[in-house]
Amino acid sequence: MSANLRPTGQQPTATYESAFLKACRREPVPHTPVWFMRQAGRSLPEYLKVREGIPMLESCMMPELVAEITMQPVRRHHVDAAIYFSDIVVPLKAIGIDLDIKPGVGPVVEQPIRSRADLARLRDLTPEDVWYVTEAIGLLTAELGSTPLIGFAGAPFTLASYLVEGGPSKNHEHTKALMYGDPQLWADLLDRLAEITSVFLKVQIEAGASAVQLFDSWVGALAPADYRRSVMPASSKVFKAVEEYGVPRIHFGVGTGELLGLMGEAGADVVGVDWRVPLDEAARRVGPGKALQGNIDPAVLFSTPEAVEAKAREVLDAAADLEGHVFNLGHGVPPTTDPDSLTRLVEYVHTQTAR
Ligand SMILES: Cc1c2[nH]c(c1CCC(=O)O)Cc1[nH]c(c(CCC(=O)O)c1C)Cc1[nH]c(c(CCC(=O)O)c1C)Cc1[nH]c(c(C)c1CCC(=O)O)C2
Repeated sequence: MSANLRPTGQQPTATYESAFLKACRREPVPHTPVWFMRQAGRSLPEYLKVREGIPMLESCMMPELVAEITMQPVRRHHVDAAIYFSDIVVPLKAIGIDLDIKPGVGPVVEQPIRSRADLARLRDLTPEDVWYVTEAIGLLTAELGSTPLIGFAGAPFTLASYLVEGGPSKNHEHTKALMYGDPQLWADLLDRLAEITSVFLKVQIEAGASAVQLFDSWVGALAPADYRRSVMPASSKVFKAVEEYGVPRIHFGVGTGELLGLMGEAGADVVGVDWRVPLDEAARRVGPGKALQGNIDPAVLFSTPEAVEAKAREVLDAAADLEGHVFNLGHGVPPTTDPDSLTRLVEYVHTQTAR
């Protein structure tokens, strides 16, 4: 452990006792905590205003701007947790990979990584490479008070998918070609990414993040046997690397109904569930000893307030017997969402579950 580690239990008591962290620890809560994946971003006019003229990746390296954008949804929606404003490709950019986030497209990598020689371009990440993260989180913990901050990173498979494909991909052909065709190179690539991701999460926890989420957004493209053999060792390594801090570790992917048990087994304390599997069924698949996070279909937000409430009610009913439940969407907030529908949803969940 490095010298500036904040030992477990040293975070402010009010943060430790927040509804969000209690639910993650499967303790009784005053109300079901709510936050939204991608809550900090394009659905908010105040976000678009402060981001005007600043490219996405540049904005991630500006501590004051990061702190402001992270705070915006907390102020507006009264969510129970903040998520650090950044992107999963930030640590890759920080070690010198030539990539950009193209508006409306996503991360694009200039020279994809497909050979042993390419792998050498993935050097170690140091805390100094991402100094702006430490600085921004310092600003945030001061402003957040008792509201916990969630740090995050992309999981090795999802990062590998962007690096190997060179950009977003529907079927992950190059990624799977490498995974099946050169298992040793694949294992080495995922191991490298696990190292980088572990450092990135440690930096965030040491700076003051009270929980972390590992996004394996695209791993639902794999069958369980392939996940277990070719992905789980690297994801487990990341969870193990941050275990000593004692902060809740959340794991999420889209279309991962068949992988939920394995994703818990990989080392998550909280398993994120998309909208395709009801939470009671998800609990059966994950097994005891884990909290669940989810899982209203983000598309429902475009419907009437009554329809949103009805769907939220369904989610809460399915969650009634869970050991711990963090309310969330089944994936990120769509950019064209009416922010008021999110504010109303937070209020609905809070009032329906107040104990
Ligand atoms: C796969 C993935 C990425 N990034 C992320 C994931 C995993 C989550 C998921 O499954 O959605 C994670 C992410 N990206 C962003 C956050 C910020 C915190 C939050 O509010 O959740 C988080 C947690 C900001 C962002 N990341 C991005 C934006 C939009 C860029 C902008 O506002 O200019 C934001 C706010 C860009 C981005 N970056 C990525 C994509 C697919 C896109 C969208 C491309 C587009 O449609 O424009 C890669």
